[in-house]
Amino acid sequence: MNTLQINNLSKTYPNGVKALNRINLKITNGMFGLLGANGAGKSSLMRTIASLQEPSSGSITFNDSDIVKNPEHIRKHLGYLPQEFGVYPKISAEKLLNHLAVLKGILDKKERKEQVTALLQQVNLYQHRKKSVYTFSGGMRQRFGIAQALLANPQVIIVDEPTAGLDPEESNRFLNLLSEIGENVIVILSTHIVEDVKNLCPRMAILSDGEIISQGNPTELVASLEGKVWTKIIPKKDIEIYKKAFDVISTKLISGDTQIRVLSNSKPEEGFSLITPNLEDFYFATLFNNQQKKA
Ligand SMILES: Nc1ncnc2c1ncn2[C@@H]1O[C@H](COP(=O)(O)OP(=O)(O)OP(=O)(O)O)[C@@H](O)[C@H]1O
Repeated sequence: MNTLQINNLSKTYPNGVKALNRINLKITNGMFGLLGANGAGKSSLMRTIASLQEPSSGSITFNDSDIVKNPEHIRKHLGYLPQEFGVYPKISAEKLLNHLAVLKGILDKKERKEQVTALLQQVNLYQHRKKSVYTFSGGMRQRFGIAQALLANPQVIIVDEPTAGLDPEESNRFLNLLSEIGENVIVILSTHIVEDVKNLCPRMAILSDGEIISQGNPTELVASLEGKVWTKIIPKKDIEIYKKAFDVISTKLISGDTQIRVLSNSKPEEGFSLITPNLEDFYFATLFNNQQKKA
C-alpha cells in the first residue's frame, strides 16, 4: 500500500498570495478526487506534491520518505499530467513518448519500445502513433498525456483538471481510462467538475481558498444531506428574495424559470419538495456553509 501523508501544508507565493493553508490529507491507493473552484489552490497542491515547488511550511511524506528533503524518491515514482502540457514538438507521438521514456530513465531500448507500444495501445492511440501530437484533438492529447504519465510504472499519478475542455464523449473515454489504471497505485484527480469525482473516486476532498473544507467518501458525504435539500421552481426575478429568506445553495435556469435548491431541516415553505441529494448538492452546500462560517 502506498501512502501520501500531508501535514499542515501551507504555500504562500512570493507575491503574497496564500494558495494553501494548513492542508492535512492522507491519501492511499485508489482514486482520490480533489474538487475545488478555479483558484481554490488545486494546482498549487498538485505541483507541491509533485515536488515541482517547495511548501512554505508543513510536510509531505510518500511512503515515509520526506518529499521536500528527498524529492528524487517521489519523482522516481510519479506520473504527472499537468494542466498545461506546454508546446508539443512536431515529431510523431511514438517518437515523443520514446523520448519522454528516456527522460524517465527507461534506458534499455527493447524495454522502452515495449512500454511505448503497450501504452499507446492502452490509451487507444496506437493507430495514430505516426502523427504528431501537435495535430491531435484535445481528447487525444489528454490520452497521450496519460500515456506519458504512466511511463515507468508510477506509484503516484497526478492528473490536474484533465477533462477541462473535452467534449462529453472524450471526457468519458478519458475517465474510463483513468479508472482502469488500477487500484494498486495512488491516482489524484484534481477537477472543478463534480461529475468526474462522483462515479470514480472512493475518496475525495473539497478545497476552497486554500483550505480543505470537507473530505471523505462521496456516497457517505452525500448521505449526510439526506432529508435536508429542498427544491422549488420560482420566477427568475424572485431569486434575491429567496436568497435572503432561505439558505439557497444553488440556482439553475430551467426554460426561463429558476430552480433553486435550499438547505433546511424542515420544509421551508409551501411549494418546496424534498429531493434526494447528489454530490453537486453536497459540494454547493459545503461551499455555502463555509462561506456562512467565514461571514
Ligand atoms: N506561481 C504563482 N505565483 C503567484 N500566485 C500564484 C501562482 N500560482 C498560483 N497562484 C495563485 O494561487 C491561487 C491558487 O491558484 P491555483 O492555480 O493553485 O488554483 P486552482 O485551484 O488550480 O485553479 P485553476 O483551476 O484556475 O487552475 C490563485 O489565487 C492563483 O492566482
